[in-house]
Amino acid sequence: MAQQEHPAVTRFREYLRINTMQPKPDYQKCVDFLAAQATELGLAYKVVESAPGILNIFITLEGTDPSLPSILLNSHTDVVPVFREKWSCDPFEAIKRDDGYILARGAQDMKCVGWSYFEAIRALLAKGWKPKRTVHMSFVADEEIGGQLGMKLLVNRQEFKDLNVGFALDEGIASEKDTIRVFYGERAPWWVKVVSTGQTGHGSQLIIEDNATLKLMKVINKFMDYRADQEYKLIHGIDGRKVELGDVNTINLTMLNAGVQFNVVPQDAWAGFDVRVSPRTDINEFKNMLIEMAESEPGVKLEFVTFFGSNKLTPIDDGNQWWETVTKVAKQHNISLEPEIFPAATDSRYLREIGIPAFGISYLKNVPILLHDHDERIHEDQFLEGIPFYSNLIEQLAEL
Ligand SMILES: CSCC[C@H](NC=O)C(=O)O
Ligand SMILES: [Zn+2]
Ligand SMILES: [Zn+2]
Repeated sequence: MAQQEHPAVTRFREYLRINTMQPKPDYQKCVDFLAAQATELGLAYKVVESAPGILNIFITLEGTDPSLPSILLNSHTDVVPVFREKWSCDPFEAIKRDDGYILARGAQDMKCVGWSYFEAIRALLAKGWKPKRTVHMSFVADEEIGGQLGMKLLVNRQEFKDLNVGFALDEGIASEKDTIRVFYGERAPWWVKVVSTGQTGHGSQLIIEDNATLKLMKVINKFMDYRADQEYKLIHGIDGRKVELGDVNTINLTMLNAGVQFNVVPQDAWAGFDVRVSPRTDINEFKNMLIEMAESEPGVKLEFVTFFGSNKLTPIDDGNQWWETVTKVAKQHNISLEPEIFPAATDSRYLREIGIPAFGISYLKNVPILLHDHDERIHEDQFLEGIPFYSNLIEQLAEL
């Protein structure tokens, strides 16, 4: 006879079945589900609409000393689109294969984390636990497209200020090794457009002086030289020290546009870049360097489509109580931690920007990294293994 499924896994799969895929996430269904689950646990909640139709929910377990800054367990509810034909199953059915893997969009990024918080709180409540600090779970919208209508607005809302957050947990990335990665900072994400204008004319002519595409290509080449230099550092290390992606800056050419007809020299040309700036780099110096590289060409302008001007790190030295607690709990669970800088962007950057210390941890080890990938999955045993880790962590963080 087939073994009965653990009820935590059943609930997790229910959460995975809610289609919160960008660009049309069903936020209503999502917050209704979370509100019902909160009510079942006797927890108070507040739904906050950060922008029209952008629904977020805060779920609260009040501490015995509510005057202390609280612990925030943050997760985002939206997920990225899928290439349906590349999946072996419906990404919103959350099927469980015979080998125990649950396949769904959001299985790793990051409904597993949000749901682990929920099950951890459930387990703590079941043993009659009352935290000293208030613990909030925030399930927020819009992260996958930059959080401009989600966390960016939320942190300025009175409802958020009322949470009085002192420390936050958020998402990490899976590890292919037997380690849990802890992200204590991230690179500032910029989307940059370089726009070049010049002289138009007949495509048969050699317009040399003021040629929009030629000038754009010069800028692209300068950017690519910088990119190559960073790539070298990533491969060979800096001053004999091994570095990770989060320690270097990256520039990727992600968009290119010019031209109206084959025999017309374009008057305008532009290129779009995804730029990530490491906290190891002075953000203003880097910004000026990019502008200088682009705008030293006449008629070329650099525009920021998105700009984030801060990449604060959460301290991980001895004496930092949050870090000490994370390391202590990891030891108790025989887990080795790898502190790192997040190569991409999460909502944690909005928290760190306003001075809230935050760590990004997803309890996913010895697994392929499948965020944003086809057949995203997590093994049910691994999901279950994470719950006592999170409950122990939450319990000890809330006692500080
Ligand atoms: C400019 S904000 C972009 C946020 C996005 N976050 C997840 O993938 C990222 O590309 O890192
Ligand atoms: Zn995510
Ligand atoms: Zn993501």
